[in-house]
Amino acid sequence: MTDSYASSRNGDLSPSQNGHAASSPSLGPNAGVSSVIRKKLMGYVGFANLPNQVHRKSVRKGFQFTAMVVGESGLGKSTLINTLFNTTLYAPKEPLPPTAERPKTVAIESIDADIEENGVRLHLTVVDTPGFGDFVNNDDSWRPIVENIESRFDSYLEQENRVNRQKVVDNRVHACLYFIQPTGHSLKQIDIEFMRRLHTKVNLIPVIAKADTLTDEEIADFKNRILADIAHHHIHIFQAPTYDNEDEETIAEAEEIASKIPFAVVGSDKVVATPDGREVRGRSYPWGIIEVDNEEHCDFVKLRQMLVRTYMEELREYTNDVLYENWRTEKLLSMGVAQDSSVFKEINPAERMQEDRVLHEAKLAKMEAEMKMVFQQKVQEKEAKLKQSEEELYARHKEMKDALDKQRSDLEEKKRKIESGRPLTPEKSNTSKKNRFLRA
Ligand SMILES: Nc1nc2c(ncn2[C@@H]2O[C@H](COP(=O)(O)OP(=O)(O)OP(=O)(O)O)[C@@H](O)[C@H]2O)c(=O)[nH]1
Repeated sequence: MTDSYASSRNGDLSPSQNGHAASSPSLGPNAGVSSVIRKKLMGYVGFANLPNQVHRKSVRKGFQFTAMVVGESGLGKSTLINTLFNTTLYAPKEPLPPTAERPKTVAIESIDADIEENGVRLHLTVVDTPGFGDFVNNDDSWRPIVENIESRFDSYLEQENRVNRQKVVDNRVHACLYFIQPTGHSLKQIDIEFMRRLHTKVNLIPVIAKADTLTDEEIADFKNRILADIAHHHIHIFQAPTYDNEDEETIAEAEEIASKIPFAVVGSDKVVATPDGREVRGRSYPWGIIEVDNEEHCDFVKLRQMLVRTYMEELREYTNDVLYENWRTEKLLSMGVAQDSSVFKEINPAERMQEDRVLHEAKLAKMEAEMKMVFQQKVQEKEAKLKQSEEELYARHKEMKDALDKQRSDLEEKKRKIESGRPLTPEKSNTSKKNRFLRA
């Protein structure tokens, strides 16, 4: 925290300290240049406590994580899960008697467990896939697994679409540990087919099972061949993400984890005593002890770091934001519901400016067109009014002219009659009688 924080911890932000000061008129030669305003806090606001709030809430609610394990039978899946979460999720198995009927398809089994470490609860679901790769024909071994992952997406989508979304249970698979047989050669067809079918639906984490059966050189060569196969088939495996603003230590840690993929692991939930008197989780051999938690011996620690300690939240986030979102879009499209992808599109500032400019120009053009339309409408109205009054004037003029014409023709008729000496109208003949009487 800065000195200013320490010196005025109980002080409130004064008006000139709350960010407005940066827009004062005396900004100097750079005034007008838009820049990010970086301000030092002059007092304690309280948002530094946000991580604690999240922590408290999360601890109260607990965490939920679903991991899937896939690999041929006997590759040490149950042992590794027990070792990873330091619990006996899977009890030791009795070998199947030779007469027992073998399952004919891949089964999907899940185990739930609530585990607690330092007061933090984790609700863990492990989805096991017994039978994978165990048949004469394993062409479709991936199919029930894809169907299971998709049905979990379906169930989440159905919950999202409910009116009451208060209690959405997230059963989606957040990570899939794919166990590769330690052949020392390269990936088998079944491995490639599985990863190709699954990599867009789940976070794939490939592990080389029972790495204690290979020498260090064999492991290094095997890893290179596996990575080459993965790249060749354009398979996307989960990578530890790094962010620009992270410190060097975190970036180095992410790089180290990434350098170990595919993790060469050894599993054991047994504690053995080392010759120097330590008690470790490991496997004891006539020539020595393989320690599970020793980074010199295997990549178990790095796998645990990726899956549990550092990137569990990233795995959940990637599942939700990318894998589920892509599946959901495809599903809705197949149902004829189109999604406005521009809402989710990330664009760079130059593209955004260009887009804003185009939108602004379109807005101006629309305004201009509207103004033109209103103007034309007004002119038309005025013209119609003028035409109407012109017609009225013309009609009045015609009326008056007709009246005058009639008056004139009447007068001319009178004049003609007077001049021709013809008796006038009866009224007028009375007058002439009167005149004659007066003359007499
Ligand atoms: N050498 C060696 N053996 C291991 C390792 N992990 C487990 N085993 C042994 O391999 C055998 C099978 O282990 P499981 O954990 O039951 O294997 P799984 O893959 O769960 O087997 P299924 O349930 O049949 O699919 C057991 O005897 C384990 O002790 C390992 O890292 N190295």
